[in-house]
This record gives sequence, C-alpha cells and structure tokens, in this order.
Amino acid sequence: MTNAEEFYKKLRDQLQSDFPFVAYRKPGEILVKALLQEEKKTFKIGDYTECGFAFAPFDANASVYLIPSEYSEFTQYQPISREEEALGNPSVSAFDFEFSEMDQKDHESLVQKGIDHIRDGEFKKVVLSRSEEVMVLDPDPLQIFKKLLDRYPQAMVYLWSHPETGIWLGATPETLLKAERNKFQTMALAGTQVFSGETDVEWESKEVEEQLFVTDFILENLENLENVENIKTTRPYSARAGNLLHICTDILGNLKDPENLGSLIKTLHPTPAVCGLPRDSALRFIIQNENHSREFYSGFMGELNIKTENKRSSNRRNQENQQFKSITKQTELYVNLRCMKLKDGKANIFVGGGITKDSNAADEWMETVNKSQTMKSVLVK
Ligand SMILES: C=C(O[C@@H]1C=C(C(=O)O)C=C[C@H]1O)C(=O)O
Repeated sequence: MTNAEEFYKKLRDQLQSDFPFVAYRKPGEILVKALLQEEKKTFKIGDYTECGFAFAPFDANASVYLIPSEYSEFTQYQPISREEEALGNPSVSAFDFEFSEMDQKDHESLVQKGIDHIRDGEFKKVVLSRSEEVMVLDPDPLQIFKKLLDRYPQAMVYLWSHPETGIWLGATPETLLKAERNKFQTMALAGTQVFSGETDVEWESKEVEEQLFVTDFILENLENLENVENIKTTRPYSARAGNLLHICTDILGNLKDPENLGSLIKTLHPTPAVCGLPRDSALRFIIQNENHSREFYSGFMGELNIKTENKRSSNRRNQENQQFKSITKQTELYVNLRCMKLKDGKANIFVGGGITKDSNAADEWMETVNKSQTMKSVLVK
C-alpha cells in the first residue's frame, strides 16, 4: 500500500517514459490500483490463461492488449475520504458544450438508416455510435482520472496508457464477465433514461423489449457453451450510471472448467448491448455505416486471472482467531462504455445507443448527448 502522492508520482513517471500502465478502481470499491509495466514492450492475450489487465478493441478479431502482472509493478492506495465523491449535480452539463448541427444530422440519418434496415427485416437491433471531439481545458490524464474517481463511485473507472493505443479513460456501468473459482456472472444492460432522483421508474415497452433481446441472446449463447452450467437470472431492475438509468438483468452460472475463460469471453463479446442482433448482420451494418472507427470503445477491459488472497476467520470455539487463507484467481472484465481517448489536448468521446424498429432518430441523438455527459462533466474545471 502506498499513499496518493507516491501513487500519482509513479503514474506520472510512467506517463513521461511512455511505458504502458493502467490505473483503476472497481465499482463500489475504495482502493485505487495500478499495474505499471516495467518495460516498454507490447504484450497480447493468447488463450486467456494470462494474468494481468486486458484491453480489447470492439473488433473481436483484433488482438487484445495485456499489461501482464508478471512484468509489472502492482501498487495501490486508499483515498483518505470519500466525502467529496459522487456529489450531486455536476457543475457542467452536456448542454454547456456546443453541438455541431452536422454531427446531429449525420447521427440522425445513420439511425434512420438503421431503423429502415430493421423494418426491412435485415436485423432486429443495431447499436449505432458516434465520436465527438472536445477541447480539454486541462488535458492532464491524472487530473481527469481523479475527477472520474470522485464522480463515479459505482462505475469501473480506469486510465489506460500504452504507446500503441494512446491514452483512454472511462467510467463504465457494464460488466462483461466476473469469474472466480467455478462461479461466473455477466449482465444484460440496455434501455436508457435520464436519472432524476428516483430509481423506481417506469420503462417504455420499447426499452423493455430492447433489453429482453439482450438477455435472451446471452442466455441462448451460454446454454450452447460446453463449459457452462446452472445458469440463473435476476429479475430486470433499474441500475443507475451517473446521470442515467438502464435496465439490467444479472446472469449467473457455474463453470465446469474455471481455467478455460476464452470460449466464454468470445461468446459474450460483443453482446447485443453494444453490437446488435443477429450479431453478424448488425456488425456488418456498423462497419459499413458508422463514420468513425470504434477502436477500444465498446470493447472490454479489466482484470484477468489476478491472484487474490482470501482470508476467512473461523468462529469455532477453542480456535482463537484461526485464519484460513486461500489464493484464488479473479477475473473482472467490463464493457468499455462512457469512455474517451485523449490526444493533443483534445478528447474523443464515444457514445452510442441501441436501435430497434420503434426507435426515433431525434430521441437517439438526445440519448447520445446525455451519455456524453459522463465524460464531459470531468473535462472542465
Ligand atoms: C452503447 C452504449 O450503451 C449501451 C446501450 C444502451 C442503450 O441502448 O440504451 C444502454 C447501455 C449500454 O448497454 C454507450 O454508452 O455508448
């Protein structure tokens, strides 16, 4: 354990030498962790038995970056107080930023084209996105990271820096895969409305249907996987993500072979929460029609097979404070949403939304504006 000052000095040194590193805090946790690569070399994932922090692009055929535990220093600190965190309304709103009418027109016509293709029966759902360039007043990634930590305690907050990928930051609400011992968990997340102080809200049938598509797709695919058994789901509930609410179903199960995560990850990514349904035709539409490259947006990132020590006290009499220690490997991967790439004093913010037959282009534009708020609120002083 180190202190905040030392922690950020290490990150600063790493940034200056352009050595790969990642700093992050998992949802609801207090400790802020980092893996600092000790050499300037590029590591990639092979079969998902590797151990470290993974960073994957949207393109499921492209290789996945890794900061390996084996060649990195691990460091962490505990912020002294959380008093300032997650407080009220940010002083800045997405509406304080100017919008380009061109961006709006382009996005609305992309969405309309998606709706037309759905009505023609080509696919049932497609997730369409855009990227928006924003000037950053203080483009220091460490300052932005600290603001994200403050503002989003329930998100997976990260700062990733690698000479081959550039600098990325995000605060995502969406779990791709949690796995420990023989248990795993994933999530079907879709449907969006603005949070106005209440999580017990009504959802329109369009949103309910859209989220159900995601749940059903994940369940069908999991059921076909040799390595998976005892699948269970929670009831759909409203989950808060910053200024937004989504519909969420948790999906849990067991792994017959906990060492083999590769087939599960490949089955889950990309889910219809970020791509569409059926996957192949939606993906083709995205590649042919979005006018930007998603790069790492709507890919995934997080801990892969990180060794964790679990301590358990025995309550039995005559065994004072006896502790059982066991080492397990933990995987916690998140879908890379509400994220941005920092470059030359500018941020490229990536936002998108799921389109179904009942979508409306102007509403979908507004949804991306609302989603851009997550990153914009930390880009000004
Ligand atoms: C695609 C994004 O978010 C996804 C799409 C959602 C939707 O269509 O309502 C909701 C949550 C995410 O699964 C994004 O944030 O860019």
